[in-house]
Amino acid sequence: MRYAHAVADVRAAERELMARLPEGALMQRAAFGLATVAADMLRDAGSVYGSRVALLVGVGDNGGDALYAGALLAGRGVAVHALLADPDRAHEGGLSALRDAGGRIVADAAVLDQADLVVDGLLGIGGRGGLRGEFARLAEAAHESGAPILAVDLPSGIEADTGEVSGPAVRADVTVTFGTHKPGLFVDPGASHAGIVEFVDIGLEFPPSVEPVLENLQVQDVRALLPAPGRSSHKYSRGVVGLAVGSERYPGAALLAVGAALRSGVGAVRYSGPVDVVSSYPEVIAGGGKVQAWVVGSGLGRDDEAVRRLLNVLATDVPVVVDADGLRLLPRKAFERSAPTIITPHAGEAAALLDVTAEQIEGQRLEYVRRLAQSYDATVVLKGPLTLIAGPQTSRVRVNTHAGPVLATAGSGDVLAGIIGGLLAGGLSPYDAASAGAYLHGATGLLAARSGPVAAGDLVASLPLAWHNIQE
Ligand SMILES: NC(=O)C1=CN([C@@H]2O[C@H](COP(=O)(O)OP(=O)(O)OC[C@H]3O[C@@H](n4cnc5c(N)ncnc54)[C@H](OP(=O)(O)O)[C@@H]3O)[C@@H](O)[C@H]2O)[C@@H](O)CC1
Ligand SMILES: Nc1ncnc2c1ncn2[C@@H]1O[C@H](COP(=O)(O)OP(=O)(O)O)[C@@H](O)[C@H]1O
Ligand SMILES: [K+]
Repeated sequence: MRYAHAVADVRAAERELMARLPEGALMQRAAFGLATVAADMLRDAGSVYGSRVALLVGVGDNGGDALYAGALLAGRGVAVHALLADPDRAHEGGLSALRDAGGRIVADAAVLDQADLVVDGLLGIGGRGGLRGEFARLAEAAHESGAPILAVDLPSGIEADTGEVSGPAVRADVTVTFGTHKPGLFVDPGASHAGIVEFVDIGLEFPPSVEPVLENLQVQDVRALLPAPGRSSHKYSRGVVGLAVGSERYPGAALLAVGAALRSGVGAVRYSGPVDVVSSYPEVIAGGGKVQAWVVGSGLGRDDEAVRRLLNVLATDVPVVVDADGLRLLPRKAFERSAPTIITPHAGEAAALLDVTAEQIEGQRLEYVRRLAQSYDATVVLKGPLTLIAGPQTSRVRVNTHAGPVLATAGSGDVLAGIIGGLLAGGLSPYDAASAGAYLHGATGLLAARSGPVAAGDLVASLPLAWHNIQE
Protein backbone atom coordinates (compact mmCIF):
# COMPACT_ATOMS: atom_id res chain seq x y z
CA MET A 1 0.00 0.00 0.00
CA ARG A 2 1.13 3.52 -0.68
CA TYR A 3 -0.11 6.28 1.55
CA ALA A 4 -0.50 10.03 1.29
CA HIS A 5 -0.51 12.08 4.47
CA ALA A 6 -1.87 15.49 5.35
CA VAL A 7 0.58 18.39 5.56
CA ALA A 8 -0.04 18.84 9.30
CA ASP A 9 0.96 15.23 9.90
CA VAL A 10 4.02 15.57 7.66
CA ARG A 11 5.10 18.59 9.71
CA ALA A 12 4.65 16.68 12.97
CA ALA A 13 6.62 13.69 11.67
CA GLU A 14 9.31 16.05 10.43
CA ARG A 15 9.61 17.74 13.86
CA GLU A 16 9.86 14.41 15.60
CA LEU A 17 12.60 13.19 13.27
CA MET A 18 14.53 16.48 13.22
CA ALA A 19 14.79 16.38 16.99
CA ARG A 20 16.82 13.17 16.65
CA LEU A 21 19.08 14.25 13.76
CA PRO A 22 21.84 16.81 13.30
CA GLU A 23 20.60 20.15 12.02
CA GLY A 24 19.95 20.22 8.28
CA ALA A 25 20.23 16.43 7.91
CA LEU A 26 16.70 16.05 6.62
CA MET A 27 17.12 18.66 3.92
CA GLN A 28 20.37 17.00 2.88
CA ARG A 29 18.55 13.70 2.45
CA ALA A 30 15.87 15.40 0.37
CA ALA A 31 18.43 17.26 -1.73
CA PHE A 32 20.47 14.11 -2.34
CA GLY A 33 17.37 12.24 -3.56
CA LEU A 34 16.40 15.17 -5.74
CA ALA A 35 19.87 15.51 -7.27
CA THR A 36 19.93 11.77 -8.01
CA VAL A 37 16.67 11.96 -9.98
CA ALA A 38 17.85 15.14 -11.76
CA ALA A 39 21.10 13.43 -12.76
CA ASP A 40 19.18 10.41 -14.05
CA MET A 41 17.03 12.69 -16.21
CA LEU A 42 20.08 14.51 -17.56
CA ARG A 43 21.86 11.24 -18.31
CA ASP A 44 18.81 9.89 -20.15
CA ALA A 45 18.78 13.06 -22.26
CA GLY A 46 22.52 12.97 -23.09
CA SER A 47 24.96 13.46 -20.24
CA VAL A 48 25.19 14.89 -16.75
CA TYR A 49 28.61 16.53 -17.12
CA GLY A 50 28.38 19.68 -19.23
CA SER A 51 24.59 19.97 -19.07
CA ARG A 52 22.70 23.06 -17.91
CA VAL A 53 20.17 23.21 -15.08
CA ALA A 54 18.06 26.19 -14.03
CA LEU A 55 16.64 26.33 -10.50
CA LEU A 56 13.44 28.20 -9.67
CA VAL A 57 13.82 29.11 -6.01
CA GLY A 58 11.07 30.34 -3.69
CA VAL A 59 11.31 31.67 -0.15
CA GLY A 60 11.00 28.49 1.91
CA ASP A 61 12.63 25.12 2.43
CA ASN A 62 11.37 23.92 -0.94
CA GLY A 63 13.78 26.40 -2.49
CA GLY A 64 16.43 25.18 -0.01
CA ASP A 65 16.09 21.64 -1.34
CA ALA A 66 16.53 22.93 -4.90
CA LEU A 67 19.63 24.96 -3.99
CA TYR A 68 21.39 22.11 -2.16
CA ALA A 69 20.54 19.71 -5.00
CA GLY A 70 21.90 22.34 -7.41
CA ALA A 71 25.14 22.39 -5.42
CA LEU A 72 25.44 18.60 -5.73
CA LEU A 73 24.85 18.82 -9.49
CA ALA A 74 27.36 21.65 -9.87
CA GLY A 75 29.87 19.35 -8.17
CA ARG A 76 29.29 16.87 -11.01
CA GLY A 77 30.10 19.37 -13.72
CA VAL A 78 26.61 20.73 -14.38
CA ALA A 79 26.25 24.47 -15.11
CA VAL A 80 23.66 25.47 -12.51
CA HIS A 81 21.85 28.83 -12.54
CA ALA A 82 19.40 29.84 -9.82
CA LEU A 83 16.53 32.30 -10.36
CA LEU A 84 15.20 33.66 -7.07
CA ALA A 85 11.54 34.65 -6.72
CA ASP A 86 12.48 36.94 -3.83
CA PRO A 87 16.27 37.39 -3.47
CA ASP A 88 16.01 38.75 0.08
CA ARG A 89 14.22 35.67 1.38
CA ALA A 90 15.87 32.74 -0.39
CA HIS A 91 17.33 29.94 1.76
CA GLU A 92 20.69 31.24 3.03
CA GLY A 93 22.47 27.95 3.60
CA GLY A 94 21.35 26.72 0.19
CA LEU A 95 22.59 29.89 -1.51
CA SER A 96 26.07 29.62 -0.05
CA ALA A 97 26.26 25.90 -0.80
CA LEU A 98 25.38 26.57 -4.42
CA ARG A 99 27.89 29.41 -4.73
CA ASP A 100 30.63 27.35 -3.06
CA ALA A 101 30.05 24.54 -5.55
CA GLY A 102 30.39 26.92 -8.51
CA GLY A 103 26.69 27.54 -9.24
CA ARG A 104 25.49 31.04 -10.06
CA ILE A 105 22.62 33.22 -8.87
CA VAL A 106 21.22 35.14 -11.85
CA ALA A 107 18.42 37.63 -12.44
CA ASP A 108 17.83 37.07 -16.15
CA ALA A 109 15.26 34.37 -16.92
CA ALA A 110 16.92 33.88 -20.32
CA VAL A 111 18.93 31.04 -18.69
CA LEU A 112 15.75 29.02 -18.95
CA ASP A 113 16.00 28.97 -22.73
CA GLN A 114 19.33 27.14 -22.59
CA ALA A 115 18.39 24.79 -19.77
CA ASP A 116 18.38 21.01 -20.23
CA LEU A 117 16.33 20.74 -17.05
CA VAL A 118 14.38 23.16 -14.84
CA VAL A 119 14.04 22.38 -11.14
CA ASP A 120 10.87 23.81 -9.61
CA GLY A 121 11.66 24.76 -6.02
CA LEU A 122 9.17 27.61 -5.80
CA LEU A 123 6.67 26.15 -3.34
CA GLY A 124 6.28 22.93 -1.45
CA ILE A 125 3.92 21.98 1.35
CA GLY A 126 3.98 25.60 2.57
CA GLY A 127 2.23 26.85 -0.59
CA ARG A 128 -1.27 28.29 -0.44
CA GLY A 129 -3.36 29.04 -3.52
CA GLY A 130 -2.10 29.56 -7.05
CA LEU A 131 1.30 31.13 -7.73
CA ARG A 132 1.51 34.88 -7.17
CA GLY A 133 3.68 37.68 -8.59
CA GLU A 134 7.25 36.74 -9.44
CA PHE A 135 6.53 33.08 -8.60
CA ALA A 136 3.91 32.98 -11.36
CA ARG A 137 6.17 34.82 -13.83
CA LEU A 138 9.05 32.38 -13.30
CA ALA A 139 6.76 29.37 -13.74
CA GLU A 140 5.35 30.86 -16.92
CA ALA A 141 8.85 31.47 -18.32
CA ALA A 142 9.82 27.89 -17.46
CA HIS A 143 6.81 26.55 -19.37
CA GLU A 144 7.62 28.74 -22.35
CA SER A 145 11.21 27.49 -22.46
CA GLY A 146 9.97 23.99 -23.25
CA ALA A 147 12.66 22.44 -21.01
CA PRO A 148 11.67 19.39 -18.94
CA ILE A 149 10.55 20.36 -15.44
CA LEU A 150 11.40 18.46 -12.26
CA ALA A 151 9.21 19.55 -9.34
CA VAL A 152 10.53 19.47 -5.78
CA ASP A 153 8.10 17.69 -3.42
CA LEU A 154 5.08 18.80 -5.46
CA PRO A 155 4.42 21.03 -8.45
CA SER A 156 4.32 24.59 -7.15
CA GLY A 157 0.82 26.04 -7.00
CA ILE A 158 -1.13 22.84 -6.34
CA GLU A 159 -2.74 22.37 -2.92
CA ALA A 160 -0.81 19.62 -1.17
CA ASP A 161 -3.76 18.42 0.92
CA THR A 162 -6.45 18.33 -1.77
CA GLY A 163 -5.04 18.46 -5.29
CA GLU A 164 -7.03 21.62 -5.92
CA VAL A 165 -5.51 24.17 -8.28
CA SER A 166 -6.91 27.65 -7.85
CA GLY A 167 -4.50 29.70 -9.99
CA PRO A 168 -1.24 29.48 -11.93
CA ALA A 169 0.68 26.27 -11.17
CA VAL A 170 3.72 24.44 -12.47
CA ARG A 171 3.19 21.53 -14.86
CA ALA A 172 6.01 19.12 -14.18
CA ASP A 173 7.32 16.14 -16.11
CA VAL A 174 8.61 14.48 -12.97
CA THR A 175 7.98 15.19 -9.28
CA VAL A 176 10.28 14.01 -6.50
CA THR A 177 8.30 13.79 -3.27
CA PHE A 178 9.83 13.33 0.17
CA GLY A 179 8.90 11.21 3.17
CA THR A 180 5.35 10.33 2.08
CA HIS A 181 3.14 11.07 -0.88
CA LYS A 182 1.10 14.24 -0.62
CA PRO A 183 -2.64 13.86 -1.29
CA GLY A 184 -2.46 16.44 -4.09
CA LEU A 185 -0.18 14.12 -6.05
CA PHE A 186 -2.97 11.52 -6.19
CA VAL A 187 -6.00 13.73 -6.84
CA ASP A 188 -6.78 15.65 -10.00
CA PRO A 189 -6.39 18.36 -11.11
CA GLY A 190 -3.19 18.57 -8.99
CA ALA A 191 -2.09 15.05 -9.90
CA SER A 192 -2.26 15.92 -13.60
CA HIS A 193 0.43 18.58 -12.94
CA ALA A 194 2.86 16.15 -11.32
CA GLY A 195 3.98 13.92 -14.21
CA ILE A 196 5.82 10.82 -13.01
CA VAL A 197 6.09 10.81 -9.22
CA GLU A 198 9.32 9.55 -7.66
CA PHE A 199 9.36 8.87 -3.93
CA VAL A 200 12.43 9.60 -1.80
CA ASP A 201 12.50 8.04 1.65
CA ILE A 202 13.92 10.51 4.17
CA GLY A 203 13.03 8.42 7.19
CA LEU A 204 9.72 10.04 8.18
CA GLU A 205 7.60 7.76 10.33
CA PHE A 206 3.91 7.98 11.09
CA PRO A 207 2.53 6.45 14.27
CA PRO A 208 -0.50 4.15 13.85
CA SER A 209 -2.72 6.84 15.36
CA VAL A 210 -2.10 9.05 12.33
CA GLU A 211 -4.62 8.27 9.58
CA PRO A 212 -3.36 8.71 6.04
CA VAL A 213 -5.62 10.83 3.84
CA LEU A 214 -5.30 8.49 0.89
CA GLU A 215 -4.47 4.86 0.26
CA ASN A 216 -3.21 3.60 -3.08
CA LEU A 217 -3.51 -0.16 -3.56
CA GLN A 218 -0.48 -1.90 -5.04
CA VAL A 219 -0.58 -5.22 -6.86
CA GLN A 220 0.16 -7.20 -3.70
CA ASP A 221 -2.74 -5.50 -1.90
CA VAL A 222 -5.13 -6.43 -4.69
CA ARG A 223 -3.72 -9.97 -4.78
CA ALA A 224 -4.54 -10.37 -1.11
CA LEU A 225 -8.11 -9.21 -1.74
CA LEU A 226 -9.08 -11.27 -4.79
CA PRO A 227 -11.13 -14.33 -3.80
CA ALA A 228 -9.46 -17.66 -4.55
CA PRO A 229 -11.59 -20.81 -4.75
CA GLY A 230 -10.56 -23.59 -2.40
CA ARG A 231 -10.80 -27.35 -2.68
CA SER A 232 -14.23 -27.48 -1.10
CA SER A 233 -15.66 -24.47 -2.96
CA HIS A 234 -18.88 -24.91 -4.86
CA LYS A 235 -20.65 -22.48 -7.13
CA TYR A 236 -22.88 -21.06 -4.43
CA SER A 237 -20.10 -20.67 -1.88
CA ARG A 238 -18.12 -18.65 -4.45
CA GLY A 239 -20.98 -16.19 -4.67
CA VAL A 240 -23.81 -15.44 -7.07
CA VAL A 241 -24.23 -11.99 -8.54
CA GLY A 242 -27.45 -10.72 -10.09
CA LEU A 243 -27.52 -8.07 -12.79
CA ALA A 244 -30.52 -5.88 -13.60
CA VAL A 245 -28.87 -3.97 -16.41
CA GLY A 246 -29.45 -3.26 -20.11
CA SER A 247 -32.73 -2.66 -21.86
CA GLU A 248 -34.24 -3.12 -25.32
CA ARG A 249 -32.70 0.22 -26.21
CA TYR A 250 -29.29 -0.51 -24.67
CA PRO A 251 -28.71 -4.27 -24.90
CA GLY A 252 -24.91 -3.89 -25.12
CA ALA A 253 -24.61 -2.69 -21.54
CA ALA A 254 -26.08 -5.99 -20.35
CA LEU A 255 -23.65 -8.04 -22.43
CA LEU A 256 -20.65 -6.07 -21.20
CA ALA A 257 -21.61 -6.05 -17.51
CA VAL A 258 -22.62 -9.71 -17.54
CA GLY A 259 -19.48 -10.70 -19.45
CA ALA A 260 -17.36 -8.93 -16.84
CA ALA A 261 -19.31 -10.36 -13.90
CA LEU A 262 -18.84 -13.90 -15.25
CA ARG A 263 -15.06 -13.36 -15.13
CA SER A 264 -14.96 -11.74 -11.70
CA GLY A 265 -14.44 -14.83 -9.60
CA VAL A 266 -18.08 -15.65 -8.83
CA GLY A 267 -19.71 -19.10 -8.94
CA ALA A 268 -22.73 -18.00 -10.97
CA VAL A 269 -24.40 -15.02 -12.62
CA ARG A 270 -28.14 -14.33 -12.78
CA TYR A 271 -29.60 -11.89 -15.26
CA SER A 272 -32.89 -10.09 -14.85
CA GLY A 273 -34.07 -8.04 -17.82
CA PRO A 274 -35.23 -8.05 -21.44
CA VAL A 275 -31.85 -8.63 -23.13
CA ASP A 276 -30.99 -12.02 -24.58
CA VAL A 277 -27.69 -12.54 -22.79
CA VAL A 278 -27.91 -16.35 -22.82
CA SER A 279 -27.18 -16.59 -26.56
CA SER A 280 -23.84 -14.92 -25.92
CA TYR A 281 -23.25 -16.36 -22.46
CA PRO A 282 -24.88 -19.77 -21.97
CA GLU A 283 -23.43 -19.84 -18.42
CA VAL A 284 -25.92 -17.20 -17.30
CA ILE A 285 -29.06 -18.11 -15.37
CA ALA A 286 -31.90 -16.00 -16.74
CA GLY A 287 -34.30 -14.53 -14.20
CA GLY A 288 -34.02 -13.63 -10.53
CA GLY A 289 -33.25 -15.88 -7.55
CA LYS A 290 -30.97 -15.81 -4.55
CA VAL A 291 -27.87 -13.67 -5.01
CA GLN A 292 -25.24 -12.17 -2.70
CA ALA A 293 -25.06 -8.88 -4.61
CA TRP A 294 -26.87 -6.97 -7.35
CA VAL A 295 -25.71 -4.64 -10.08
CA VAL A 296 -28.35 -2.27 -11.38
CA GLY A 297 -28.46 0.70 -13.71
CA SER A 298 -26.01 0.25 -16.59
CA GLY A 299 -27.97 0.75 -19.84
CA LEU A 300 -31.23 0.62 -17.88
CA GLY A 301 -32.85 3.56 -19.69
CA ARG A 302 -34.93 6.05 -17.79
CA ASP A 303 -38.53 4.98 -18.39
CA ASP A 304 -41.07 3.64 -15.89
CA GLU A 305 -39.86 0.10 -16.39
CA ALA A 306 -36.33 1.24 -15.54
CA VAL A 307 -37.56 2.84 -12.31
CA ARG A 308 -39.43 -0.34 -11.40
CA ARG A 309 -36.34 -2.50 -11.97
CA LEU A 310 -34.19 -0.11 -9.94
CA LEU A 311 -36.56 0.02 -6.98
CA ASN A 312 -36.91 -3.78 -6.98
CA VAL A 313 -33.19 -4.17 -6.62
CA LEU A 314 -32.85 -1.44 -4.00
CA ALA A 315 -35.56 -3.14 -1.96
CA THR A 316 -33.41 -6.27 -1.51
CA ASP A 317 -31.30 -6.85 1.56
CA VAL A 318 -28.05 -7.63 -0.26
CA PRO A 319 -25.27 -5.22 -1.31
CA VAL A 320 -26.06 -3.34 -4.52
CA VAL A 321 -23.93 -1.54 -7.12
CA VAL A 322 -25.87 1.34 -8.70
CA ASP A 323 -24.43 2.56 -11.99
CA ALA A 324 -25.20 4.95 -14.87
CA ASP A 325 -28.96 5.41 -15.50
CA GLY A 326 -29.61 3.99 -12.05
CA LEU A 327 -27.85 7.03 -10.62
CA ARG A 328 -29.93 9.43 -12.69
CA LEU A 329 -33.16 7.86 -11.50
CA LEU A 330 -32.22 7.53 -7.92
CA PRO A 331 -34.45 9.09 -5.32
CA ARG A 332 -32.26 10.09 -2.37
CA LYS A 333 -34.36 8.18 0.14
CA ALA A 334 -33.82 4.96 -1.82
CA PHE A 335 -30.47 4.77 -0.07
CA GLU A 336 -32.12 4.02 3.22
CA ARG A 337 -31.30 0.36 2.75
CA SER A 338 -30.49 -2.40 5.21
CA ALA A 339 -27.48 -3.56 3.14
CA PRO A 340 -24.57 -1.55 1.72
CA THR A 341 -24.79 0.37 -1.54
CA ILE A 342 -21.99 1.23 -3.95
CA ILE A 343 -22.50 4.05 -6.44
CA THR A 344 -20.22 4.52 -9.45
CA PRO A 345 -20.67 8.06 -10.81
CA HIS A 346 -18.42 9.94 -13.20
CA ALA A 347 -18.22 13.68 -12.58
CA GLY A 348 -21.43 14.42 -14.50
CA GLU A 349 -23.45 11.86 -12.56
CA ALA A 350 -21.88 12.99 -9.28
CA ALA A 351 -22.86 16.55 -10.09
CA ALA A 352 -26.48 15.55 -10.62
CA LEU A 353 -26.50 13.58 -7.36
CA LEU A 354 -25.31 16.60 -5.38
CA ASP A 355 -26.98 19.32 -7.42
CA VAL A 356 -23.72 21.06 -8.30
CA THR A 357 -21.88 21.39 -11.62
CA ALA A 358 -19.46 18.85 -13.09
CA GLU A 359 -16.80 21.59 -12.99
CA GLN A 360 -17.26 21.89 -9.23
CA ILE A 361 -16.82 18.13 -8.87
CA GLU A 362 -13.71 18.10 -11.09
CA GLY A 363 -12.18 20.99 -9.15
CA GLN A 364 -12.63 19.42 -5.70
CA ARG A 365 -12.78 15.70 -6.23
CA LEU A 366 -11.59 14.71 -2.75
CA GLU A 367 -14.13 16.96 -1.06
CA TYR A 368 -17.00 15.75 -3.22
CA VAL A 369 -16.29 12.04 -3.11
CA ARG A 370 -16.44 12.29 0.70
CA ARG A 371 -19.57 14.40 0.58
CA LEU A 372 -21.30 11.86 -1.68
CA ALA A 373 -20.39 8.99 0.65
CA GLN A 374 -21.81 10.89 3.62
CA SER A 375 -24.97 12.22 2.06
CA TYR A 376 -25.89 8.94 0.33
CA ASP A 377 -24.54 6.66 3.06
CA ALA A 378 -22.85 4.71 0.28
CA THR A 379 -19.46 3.60 -0.93
CA VAL A 380 -18.64 5.93 -3.80
CA VAL A 381 -16.52 5.21 -6.85
CA LEU A 382 -15.88 8.63 -8.38
CA LYS A 383 -14.61 7.67 -11.82
CA GLY A 384 -12.05 9.54 -13.87
CA PRO A 385 -8.40 9.21 -14.90
CA LEU A 386 -7.66 8.76 -11.19
CA THR A 387 -10.69 7.08 -9.67
CA LEU A 388 -11.40 7.86 -6.01
CA ILE A 389 -13.19 5.50 -3.64
CA ALA A 390 -14.78 6.73 -0.41
CA GLY A 391 -16.84 4.86 2.16
CA PRO A 392 -19.52 6.16 4.51
CA GLN A 393 -17.71 4.82 7.57
CA THR A 394 -14.15 6.00 6.99
CA SER A 395 -12.49 9.32 6.24
CA ARG A 396 -9.71 7.50 4.37
CA VAL A 397 -10.13 7.65 0.63
CA ARG A 398 -8.56 5.24 -1.81
CA VAL A 399 -7.23 6.18 -5.23
CA ASN A 400 -6.65 3.92 -8.20
CA THR A 401 -3.59 4.82 -10.25
CA HIS A 402 -3.42 1.53 -12.16
CA ALA A 403 -5.33 2.68 -15.25
CA GLY A 404 -4.90 4.62 -18.46
CA PRO A 405 -6.85 6.67 -21.00
CA VAL A 406 -7.51 3.49 -22.98
CA LEU A 407 -10.41 3.02 -20.52
CA ALA A 408 -12.17 6.07 -21.94
CA THR A 409 -14.31 4.05 -24.35
CA ALA A 410 -18.06 3.51 -24.52
CA GLY A 411 -19.18 0.65 -22.32
CA SER A 412 -16.10 0.74 -20.11
CA GLY A 413 -18.24 1.79 -17.13
CA ASP A 414 -20.55 -1.22 -17.67
CA VAL A 415 -17.52 -3.51 -17.42
CA LEU A 416 -16.44 -1.84 -14.19
CA ALA A 417 -19.91 -2.23 -12.66
CA GLY A 418 -19.91 -5.95 -13.54
CA ILE A 419 -16.47 -6.47 -12.00
CA ILE A 420 -17.36 -4.69 -8.76
CA GLY A 421 -20.63 -6.62 -8.51
CA GLY A 422 -18.77 -9.91 -8.93
CA LEU A 423 -16.22 -9.07 -6.25
CA LEU A 424 -18.99 -7.98 -3.91
CA ALA A 425 -20.81 -11.28 -4.39
CA GLY A 426 -17.48 -13.04 -3.86
CA GLY A 427 -17.46 -11.70 -0.32
CA LEU A 428 -15.34 -8.55 -0.46
CA SER A 429 -16.46 -5.57 1.60
CA PRO A 430 -17.94 -2.75 -0.48
CA TYR A 431 -14.80 -0.64 0.04
CA ASP A 432 -12.49 -3.48 -1.02
CA ALA A 433 -14.71 -4.59 -3.91
CA ALA A 434 -14.83 -1.04 -5.24
CA SER A 435 -11.10 -0.42 -4.95
CA ALA A 436 -9.92 -3.85 -6.14
CA GLY A 437 -12.53 -3.58 -8.92
CA ALA A 438 -11.13 -0.25 -10.10
CA TYR A 439 -7.62 -1.74 -10.11
CA LEU A 440 -8.70 -4.85 -12.01
CA HIS A 441 -10.64 -2.74 -14.53
CA GLY A 442 -7.54 -0.60 -15.04
CA ALA A 443 -5.43 -3.73 -15.45
CA THR A 444 -7.71 -5.03 -18.22
CA GLY A 445 -7.26 -1.75 -20.09
CA LEU A 446 -3.48 -1.69 -19.74
CA LEU A 447 -3.28 -5.30 -20.87
CA ALA A 448 -5.69 -4.96 -23.79
CA ALA A 449 -3.92 -1.80 -24.99
CA ARG A 450 -0.80 -3.84 -25.74
CA SER A 451 -2.59 -5.18 -28.83
CA GLY A 452 -3.78 -1.81 -30.13
CA PRO A 453 -6.93 0.29 -29.76
CA VAL A 454 -9.40 -1.18 -27.33
CA ALA A 455 -13.18 -1.62 -27.28
CA ALA A 456 -15.02 -2.30 -24.02
CA GLY A 457 -15.50 -5.94 -25.10
CA ASP A 458 -11.70 -6.30 -25.14
CA LEU A 459 -11.64 -5.29 -21.48
CA VAL A 460 -13.95 -8.21 -20.75
CA ALA A 461 -11.79 -10.55 -22.83
CA SER A 462 -8.66 -9.41 -20.97
CA LEU A 463 -10.13 -9.96 -17.54
CA PRO A 464 -8.96 -13.56 -17.00
CA LEU A 465 -5.32 -12.77 -17.89
CA ALA A 466 -5.37 -9.50 -15.93
CA TRP A 467 -6.60 -11.46 -12.91
CA HIS A 468 -3.98 -14.16 -13.45
CA ASN A 469 -1.19 -11.56 -13.71
CA ILE A 470 -2.25 -10.03 -10.41
CA GLN A 471 -2.18 -13.45 -8.76
CA GLU A 472 1.33 -14.30 -10.03
N1 LIG B 1 8.44 18.49 5.88
C1 LIG B 1 9.48 17.71 5.65
O1 LIG B 1 9.53 16.61 6.13
C2 LIG B 1 10.59 18.17 4.79
C3 LIG B 1 10.44 19.31 4.01
N2 LIG B 1 11.33 19.65 3.12
C4 LIG B 1 11.03 20.69 2.16
O2 LIG B 1 10.45 21.82 2.76
C5 LIG B 1 9.30 22.19 2.01
C6 LIG B 1 8.39 23.03 2.81
O3 LIG B 1 9.09 24.20 3.10
P1 LIG B 1 8.39 25.48 3.79
O4 LIG B 1 7.56 25.06 4.89
O5 LIG B 1 9.46 26.42 4.08
O6 LIG B 1 7.40 25.98 2.67
P2 LIG B 1 7.62 26.34 1.11
O7 LIG B 1 6.54 25.61 0.41
O8 LIG B 1 9.00 26.15 0.65
O9 LIG B 1 7.38 27.95 1.05
C7 LIG B 1 6.23 28.50 1.57
C8 LIG B 1 6.35 30.02 1.55
O10 LIG B 1 6.05 30.48 0.24
C9 LIG B 1 5.18 31.62 0.28
N3 LIG B 1 3.97 31.32 -0.50
C10 LIG B 1 2.96 30.49 -0.13
N4 LIG B 1 2.06 30.38 -1.10
C11 LIG B 1 2.47 31.17 -2.11
C12 LIG B 1 1.94 31.47 -3.39
N5 LIG B 1 0.77 30.94 -3.80
N6 LIG B 1 2.63 32.28 -4.21
C13 LIG B 1 3.80 32.82 -3.78
N7 LIG B 1 4.34 32.58 -2.55
C14 LIG B 1 3.69 31.76 -1.73
C15 LIG B 1 4.83 31.86 1.72
O11 LIG B 1 5.51 33.00 2.14
P3 LIG B 1 4.74 34.39 2.42
O12 LIG B 1 5.19 35.26 1.30
O13 LIG B 1 3.28 34.09 2.36
O14 LIG B 1 5.24 34.79 3.73
C16 LIG B 1 5.32 30.63 2.45
O15 LIG B 1 5.91 30.94 3.69
C17 LIG B 1 8.75 20.87 1.57
O16 LIG B 1 7.81 20.96 0.53
C18 LIG B 1 10.03 20.16 1.15
O17 LIG B 1 10.41 20.57 -0.16
C19 LIG B 1 12.59 18.92 2.98
O18 LIG B 1 13.64 19.82 2.93
C20 LIG B 1 12.94 17.98 4.09
C21 LIG B 1 11.84 17.36 4.77
N1 LIG C 1 -8.42 9.34 -19.21
C1 LIG C 1 -8.70 8.26 -18.47
N2 LIG C 1 -7.72 7.56 -17.86
C2 LIG C 1 -8.01 6.47 -17.12
N3 LIG C 1 -9.26 6.00 -16.95
C3 LIG C 1 -10.27 6.64 -17.52
C4 LIG C 1 -10.06 7.81 -18.30
N4 LIG C 1 -11.26 8.25 -18.74
C5 LIG C 1 -12.18 7.39 -18.26
N5 LIG C 1 -11.61 6.42 -17.52
C6 LIG C 1 -12.28 5.31 -16.85
O1 LIG C 1 -13.13 4.68 -17.81
C7 LIG C 1 -14.39 4.35 -17.24
C8 LIG C 1 -15.47 5.10 -18.02
O2 LIG C 1 -16.71 4.86 -17.44
P1 LIG C 1 -17.99 5.70 -17.85
O3 LIG C 1 -17.68 7.14 -17.78
O4 LIG C 1 -19.13 5.18 -17.07
O5 LIG C 1 -18.12 5.33 -19.40
P2 LIG C 1 -19.30 4.59 -20.19
O6 LIG C 1 -20.58 5.17 -19.72
O7 LIG C 1 -19.02 4.90 -21.63
O8 LIG C 1 -19.16 3.15 -19.89
C9 LIG C 1 -14.28 4.72 -15.78
O9 LIG C 1 -13.89 3.59 -15.04
C10 LIG C 1 -13.19 5.78 -15.74
O10 LIG C 1 -12.52 5.81 -14.50
K1 LIG D 1 7.87 22.67 -5.90
